Amino acid sequence: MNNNNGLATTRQTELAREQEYVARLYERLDTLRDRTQSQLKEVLATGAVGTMQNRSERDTFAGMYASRLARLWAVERGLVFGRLDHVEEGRLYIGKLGLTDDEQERLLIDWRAPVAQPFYRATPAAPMGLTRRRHLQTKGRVVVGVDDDLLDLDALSDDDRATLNGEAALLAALDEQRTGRMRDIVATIQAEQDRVIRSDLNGVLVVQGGPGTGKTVVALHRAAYLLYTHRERLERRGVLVLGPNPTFLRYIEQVLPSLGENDVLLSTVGELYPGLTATARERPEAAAVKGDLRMAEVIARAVRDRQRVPRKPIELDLGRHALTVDRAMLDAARNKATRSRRPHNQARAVFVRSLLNALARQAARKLGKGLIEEDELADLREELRTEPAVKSALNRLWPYLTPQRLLLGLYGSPERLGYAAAALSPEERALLRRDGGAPWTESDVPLLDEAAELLGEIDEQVLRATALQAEEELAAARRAEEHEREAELAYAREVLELTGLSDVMEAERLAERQRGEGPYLTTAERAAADRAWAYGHVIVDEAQELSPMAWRAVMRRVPTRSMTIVGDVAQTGSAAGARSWGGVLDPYVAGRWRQERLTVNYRTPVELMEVAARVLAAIDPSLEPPASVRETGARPWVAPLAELPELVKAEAAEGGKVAVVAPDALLAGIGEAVCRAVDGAVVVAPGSGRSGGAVALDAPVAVMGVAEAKGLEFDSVIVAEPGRVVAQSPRGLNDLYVALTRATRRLGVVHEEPLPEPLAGLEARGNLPTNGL
Ligand SMILES: Nc1ncnc2c1ncn2[C@@H]1O[C@H](COP(=O)(O)OP(=O)(O)OP(=O)(O)O)[C@@H](O)[C@H]1O
Repeated sequence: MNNNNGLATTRQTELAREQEYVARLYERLDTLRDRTQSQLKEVLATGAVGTMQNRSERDTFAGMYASRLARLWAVERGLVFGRLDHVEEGRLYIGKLGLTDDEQERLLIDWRAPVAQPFYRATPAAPMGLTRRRHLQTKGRVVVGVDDDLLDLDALSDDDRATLNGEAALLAALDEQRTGRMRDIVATIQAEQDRVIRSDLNGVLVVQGGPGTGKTVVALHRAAYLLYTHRERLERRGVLVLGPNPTFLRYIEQVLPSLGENDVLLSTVGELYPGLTATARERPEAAAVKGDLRMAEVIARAVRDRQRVPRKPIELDLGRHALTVDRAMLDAARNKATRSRRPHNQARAVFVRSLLNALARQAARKLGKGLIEEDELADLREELRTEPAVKSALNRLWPYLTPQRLLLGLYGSPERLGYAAAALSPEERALLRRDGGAPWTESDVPLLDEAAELLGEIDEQVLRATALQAEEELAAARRAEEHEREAELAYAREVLELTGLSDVMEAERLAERQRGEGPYLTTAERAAADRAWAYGHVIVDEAQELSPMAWRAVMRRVPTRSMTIVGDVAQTGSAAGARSWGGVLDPYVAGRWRQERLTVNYRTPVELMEVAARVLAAIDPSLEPPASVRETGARPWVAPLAELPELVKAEAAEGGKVAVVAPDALLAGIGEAVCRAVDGAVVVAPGSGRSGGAVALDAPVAVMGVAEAKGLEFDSVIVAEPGRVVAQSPRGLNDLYVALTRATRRLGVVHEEPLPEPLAGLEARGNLPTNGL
């Protein structure tokens, strides 16, 4: 008893001591914020006067101060979370960023700095120069907990030995109720994760790990680490994070800003092509064809198809006389253009010039002139160029093409498909057919990107002049812009309020910057608008979902092949997705990629993972499920589908976030039933975009398909009609595995149709103690 009292007193003393230090750190943070804010105000107060150079310098400084300020505000929560007692370096406090006092004395070490590494890696067997590692838990600016890991027992007193160890900090973090948004894990990164985070920038790193092993969160911390360690290189070239769907991007979007990194571009493959957002869902069979590598040749042939020489000569009626475009002239012009090795739209100039020269010579002959001088030929050529009959023939023979128009023309015409996709079977060709009004899908984006490579840019002026359709596209884009301007303004206001910048920067200006027009364009914004941007590093999450064609589009954006690829081949849902990492990467970096494995599941409790493991064994008996770190005592249950609304209500009453994962065909019906029963429930329709995703993440209950649930997690998950989930696609068992591993606490299954074999042993909900909750 006495001993316990003694420990409590030690603990109180320690808490008070730490509180004193932590208060000092926050005081320093406040000072730096005030200072930076004044600097920013001062720079902005100079107004938009002076030379262009003055103005651009002012803008650069303003941008720098604004992002520094945003960084200082971002670290408010959990500013400091650790302390190292180092034999040589003394006491070092570890936090979200580095702080020094005015004498350059270090007060706080950035978690990414090399000296902070022992915080994540030291063990009693290899203490890395530490006697003790201390975890600090804070609420706001108050220290509420202190847990120690004793690394060199001999060097520590009895009191020290009696304090909690580091597992407590991790387990406390894992047990927190989910908020609908992913949080940073700087305070509790585990050693195997730290190895991934701090792995070298160069080359391709694959992180393979089962569900819940922290692949996503680790990849995001790696982005923050790389930006800190290679700031100059990566800030200039930018970092791209690719995720599986817009809801997922919403889910993870706060992690990097909370680590003080605001300049990373988050995107899906469907958003990779500037100017369009493709969210429509493709049928699995069509996605498999569009993702197949043979499509590269199909697109190349589709372009060549537009350069084909007609069999019969073309007669041009020019009023005064007629000219004939014959096959020999066309072959010569086409060969010249092809030999120029320029993309289609740029090669057009070579084709046109060659053809016009030939026509000019023919015209000269017809006018009775024999050999003509070069300047006379040039005059004739220019005259012909403006003739409507000539113009229209040129447009048919070698049209300017946008990737959109090329693809629409291809999908819409059996003849064009017959030529370009000759290597595909008639059934496969039929899957590519699509009418002009249908929306673009995510599988179209890599094909548009491929086409853009082969076609090259078109001068905007030419676009407007030559195509009525282009005019219409522009008009539609303008209307969309008006719409977006409103949304951006609202978003900008929110950001300014959050960052405390609202009094020094107007929302309109920030919105302009978001849109990419103003002088403060960040690297991520410039990169997003530029299809040909080469990133400094690319992180691909849920990478198993990418098709071979999508990989081509991704690889184009990282010529240096500095990449982190995270995923799980056992969770592949897409029909065009990966079966092995070698299959994906060998075409690009054969023998030059490295792999790390994550083996511990931080999300799914043991009881739930047992069920998921049975599904995994059915996918492939040789696959190992990750080991769960928690037990909750809540066993998964099964119940009739008809009870779903009541069950969802009961789950929602437990608190936290609830998801119902349903087969696509039943989504609407099940969604309606759930929404009727539970206030605030929402359905995440495929293609609902980022704002739809945000609504779903904030709702207490969300109903969605497996593709939307990918990468997300919820306190409680109910999987509806798992048999249908399995049957709805060739990788149905993988989809079921994904659905079953989304829960952090509770899992249920509802059905009417027969259950898939691996779920046969589930206990009925009513039979479970305390209803399984
Ligand atoms: N070291 C850690 N400390 C605290 N929480 C952690 C840690 N590692 C992972 N987690 C948590 O575990 C959960 C799962 O992480 P994450 O979503 O990154 O896993 P994943 O491997 O990407 O899963 P999946 O493949 O199923 O999408 C998240 O809530 C994450 O915050």
